[in-house]
Amino acid sequence: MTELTDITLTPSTTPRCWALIPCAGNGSRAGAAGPKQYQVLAGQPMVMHTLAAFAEVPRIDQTLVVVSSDDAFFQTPQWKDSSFLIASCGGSTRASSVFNGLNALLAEGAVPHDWVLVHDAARCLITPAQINQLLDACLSDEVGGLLALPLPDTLKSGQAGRVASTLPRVDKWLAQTPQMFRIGSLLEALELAGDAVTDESSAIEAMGMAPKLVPGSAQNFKVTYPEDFALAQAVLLSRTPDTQTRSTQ
Ligand SMILES: Nc1ccn([C@@H]2O[C@H](COP(=O)(O)OP(=O)(O)OP(=O)(O)O)[C@@H](O)[C@H]2O)c(=O)n1
Ligand SMILES: C[C@](O)(CO)[C@H](O)COP(=O)(O)O
Repeated sequence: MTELTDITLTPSTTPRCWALIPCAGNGSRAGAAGPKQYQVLAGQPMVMHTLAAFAEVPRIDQTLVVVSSDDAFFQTPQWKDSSFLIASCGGSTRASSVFNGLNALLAEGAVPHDWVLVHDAARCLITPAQINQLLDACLSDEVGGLLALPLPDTLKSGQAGRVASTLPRVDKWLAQTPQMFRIGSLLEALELAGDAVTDESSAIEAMGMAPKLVPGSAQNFKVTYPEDFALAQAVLLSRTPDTQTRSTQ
């Protein structure tokens, strides 16, 4: 007969942590010649900086990158890399790319109880230290959570180019990624929420749950508009190998 202690100590019951990188967008607002995630910044395509940060976090068991079906970037000899998985199942929206990627993770051996950290390829300034902060805050949480930034500016609502009102900002946060949830819960939430949600947390919230807000960094911005490339590159160049090493400690 199996003792209760045998069950709780069985290593196979420990949830694994996967990273899922949606990388199937067009970057239409960025105005670049091709998808923004492949623009070279500080000597590397943007997504390679993103992947390097996750590779430095030992608690991440495996990383899966979701690309469009016609995307050959990771098949070229220069960028082929067996240290992460590629799934050519990108959808027409970010939510569908994530949903398809979650199913690809299950096909790779993930189980619904495992954690997944969903992170935009276009947030190439994420650091191992920030990923570790999210893991530390959420691994023992019932729901999971996300990196987010308390709103730093005064908040206005506008109408026809003029201020309609000034809104209270005391409880307002800017949602970032990674966003960390159980794979099974997130799949169910996205299936119910559909394509309209712009982040994973929205889908989980629609299920009646309250994800944890984990304070992030202003440097973890999403490259969205043309001027963001220069800013992201400047930050990357300011991180010497020495500061990179210290940020993981
Ligand atoms: N159908 C989509 C749309 C977006 N993404 C990914 O989701 C992240 C955040 O999306 P966003 O910044 O909106 O990227 P794009 O959709 O590429 O940009 P835009 O909205 O300006 O076209 C990016 O890493 C992007 O590659 C995705 O995997 N699949
Ligand atoms: C997930 C996200 O990065 C949170 O801020 C963001 O919502 C994705 O950007 P999109 O432009 O809405 O796809």
